[in-house]
Amino acid sequence: MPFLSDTASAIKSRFGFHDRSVSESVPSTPDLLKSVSRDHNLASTQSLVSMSAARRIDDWEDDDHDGVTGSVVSVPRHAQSFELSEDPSFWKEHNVQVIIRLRPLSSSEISVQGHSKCVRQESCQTITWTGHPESRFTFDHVADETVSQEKIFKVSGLPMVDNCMGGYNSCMFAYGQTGSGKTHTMLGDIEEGTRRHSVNCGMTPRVFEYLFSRIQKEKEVRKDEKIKFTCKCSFLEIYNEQILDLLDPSSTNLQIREDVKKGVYVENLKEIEVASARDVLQQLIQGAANRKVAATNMNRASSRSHSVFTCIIESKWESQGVIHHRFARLHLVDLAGSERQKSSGAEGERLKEATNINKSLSTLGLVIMNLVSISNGKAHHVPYRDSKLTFLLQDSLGGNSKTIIIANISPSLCCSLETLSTLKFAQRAKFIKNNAIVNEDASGDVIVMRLQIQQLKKEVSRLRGLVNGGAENLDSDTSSLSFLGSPGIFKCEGFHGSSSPLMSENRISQKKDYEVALVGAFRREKDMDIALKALATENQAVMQLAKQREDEIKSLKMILRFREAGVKRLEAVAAGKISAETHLLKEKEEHLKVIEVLRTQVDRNQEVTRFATENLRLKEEIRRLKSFCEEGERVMMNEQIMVLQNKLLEALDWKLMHGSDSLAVQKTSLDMDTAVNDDPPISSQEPRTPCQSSINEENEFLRIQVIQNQAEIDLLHKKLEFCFEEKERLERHVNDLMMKLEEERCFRAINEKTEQLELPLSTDASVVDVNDGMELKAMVDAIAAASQQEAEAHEKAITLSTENNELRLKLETFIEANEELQSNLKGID
Ligand SMILES: Nc1ncnc2c1ncn2[C@@H]1O[C@H](COP(=O)(O)OP(=O)(O)OP(=O)(O)O)[C@@H](O)[C@H]1O
Repeated sequence: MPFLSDTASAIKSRFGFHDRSVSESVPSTPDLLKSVSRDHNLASTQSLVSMSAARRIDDWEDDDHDGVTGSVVSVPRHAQSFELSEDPSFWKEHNVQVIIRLRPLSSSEISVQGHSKCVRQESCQTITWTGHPESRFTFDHVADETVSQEKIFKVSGLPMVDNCMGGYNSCMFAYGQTGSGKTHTMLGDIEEGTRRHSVNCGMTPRVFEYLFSRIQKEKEVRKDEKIKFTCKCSFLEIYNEQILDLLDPSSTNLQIREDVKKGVYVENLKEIEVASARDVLQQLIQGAANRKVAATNMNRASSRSHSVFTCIIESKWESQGVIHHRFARLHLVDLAGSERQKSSGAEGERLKEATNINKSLSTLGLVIMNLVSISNGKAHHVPYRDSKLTFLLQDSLGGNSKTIIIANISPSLCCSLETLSTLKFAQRAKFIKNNAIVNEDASGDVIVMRLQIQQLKKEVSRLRGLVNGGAENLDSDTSSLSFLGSPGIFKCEGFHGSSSPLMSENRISQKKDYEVALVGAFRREKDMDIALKALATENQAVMQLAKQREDEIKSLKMILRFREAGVKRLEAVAAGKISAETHLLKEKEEHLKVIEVLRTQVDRNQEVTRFATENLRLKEEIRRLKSFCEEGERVMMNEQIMVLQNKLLEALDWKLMHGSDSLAVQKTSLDMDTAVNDDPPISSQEPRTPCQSSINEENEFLRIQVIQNQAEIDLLHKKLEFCFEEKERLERHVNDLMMKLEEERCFRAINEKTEQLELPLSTDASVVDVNDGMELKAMVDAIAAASQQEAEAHEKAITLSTENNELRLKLETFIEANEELQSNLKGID
């Protein structure tokens, strides 16, 4: 049952293909080659409708251009077929693969244009567009029309499934203009129910056939790990920027959501669990039927919508007690035709349709262009959200995915420009850089972790030996190292054999792998050790507590027993069975025992107190350490500040020294300049050289210094004046005091003389004596105070004059420095 919509069939017949079997309509390459000579005559007589100039038969023979600008014709005279080679190591280092697939010419194209093509394949990776100017393109693979569906699958589909099984998200796009072979590549002919593929069976059925065969094998090989797989499929179509569920056509206009856990997903999209390739085919056919129904209702063709078939593959297994969970998302995308939609004349639905197709494909182109810019180090916003297609597939474009782009092209001359545009698109896509990672989780319990630690320890010592010992430690060419908790198995290639640069590169990258693994293993081991120690301490504490509780219960039981015995004894005493003395003796005995028990409890309480004290001591220790740390930091910072200050001073000194040097140098060079040529000096408007600007800076610095010095000198002047004034004031004061003292002395001498004369005459001599004595005492005191003041004033005057001298000296130094600086400045100006 061919998987083609009616409209698509119409397009195919327009291009001269028959739906049933392409092998019938398109001759195989040998046939094609054989028919070339036959068609030459035909071609020579036919005018090429879409071309500006017709070619003569000689042109076919020469495989030349006919000289007419813009015409693109080539003849596969020595048509060569290039074998596609599978490269299993490709995906180890790459996350994006671009393949060009060339479809054969259709019979109608041949009948109109003969075997002329717009492209020429150069190798299995290179293709040349033979238009004007000729353009050469290189891709990961170029598949010509002879490459079978199976080969294409082996080159791209098979490793893609392997990647999915390894936990990598994968995506395959088919891009190209309508009728270029996208659906043929992605689906081809699917026949439900048959076990074997037909020759034209496309990628999707082959992918799922292989996927389920791999799942089966894994299940068999990893029986012990109880591996389980779950596969869920969904199928959607994006038409007019609306998402339609092809497995449930009642759900239209579905919305794309983003979630931290799920990533990007379509809300309410039906997901069906599938267990075999046949289940998948059923879903594909049902989806295709729904597409067909919708197409008739909405009057559209497959080339106007994008279809996305998604399968989520989840696996769970247990290894050494750890549960592993791995998942991968596989997208198979058949894009709408990339040809420019002719909106001219289109209106209503058609216009909307054309705009939306253009929108999603142009956004796709823009996304790719921006991703290329990003990979070139130019930061750009990637407009994923500008179209449903790019939003949904954002992981596949520059994200966590391994992506294959199959760019389908038509060799027909009438499709020349579209082919060139597809080649350019594919060329850009080659530069996309994805970042695919294995989607895997692992979880387990403590005992298992403990086991893991032991094993990791062994692994670590083995790896240590490997890294240190190198090749000698390896006894076989290839050995596998499995790291628990790590996604897979590290394959270690042997160190024997030839040592090509590639080998040494591999070795380096292997060594890096080991180092990374070792670091990881060490880290995990350390974490586990810490966790284990914490658990052990906790365990010990809990056990101790339990024992304590047990002891407490025991002693309480004992006390209870004593109480009961005491009660019984008292009853016996009351009944007269035993004497009160006996009871009291017994009671005393029991009391002693209880005291003993309580003492142990108190002792235990003492233990608690000891713990509390210990706790306090530790707290104090922490506080001390903290403050020590903080203080230490402060000391360190102070030291740093001092160092910086010293450095600053050194720098300033250096600047001052070199400032004068550079000024001298500049002056000399300026003198020399004026001596050699009488050019006017450089004006301030002229651009300054770095040297000049540094001299100017120095100048400015010196000018500021001069200003500062001047200010300091002024201050010192003022201080000096003040000192002079003070000195004068004090001198005046001293003179006054001296005068007073002199007066006092005179007065005293006069008084003494008068006393000697008047003493015998006075009758109230005793009264006069007393008064005079008091006055004299007061005068002596005043004289003593005056001399004291005089001495102080002298001292102050001496200090001030010393200070004055010092200031004068300082001032002189400053004046000298100032004069020197000013003369320097004048020299610069
Ligand atoms: N490599 C090929 N070998 C043989 N036949 C091919 C090849 N590629 C395409 N064809 C044939 O070309 C015709 C058009 O191809 P197909 O329908 O896959 O184009 P398409 O790009 O999907 O177009 P549309 O975008 O309109 O859906 C089909 O009949 C298909 O069988």
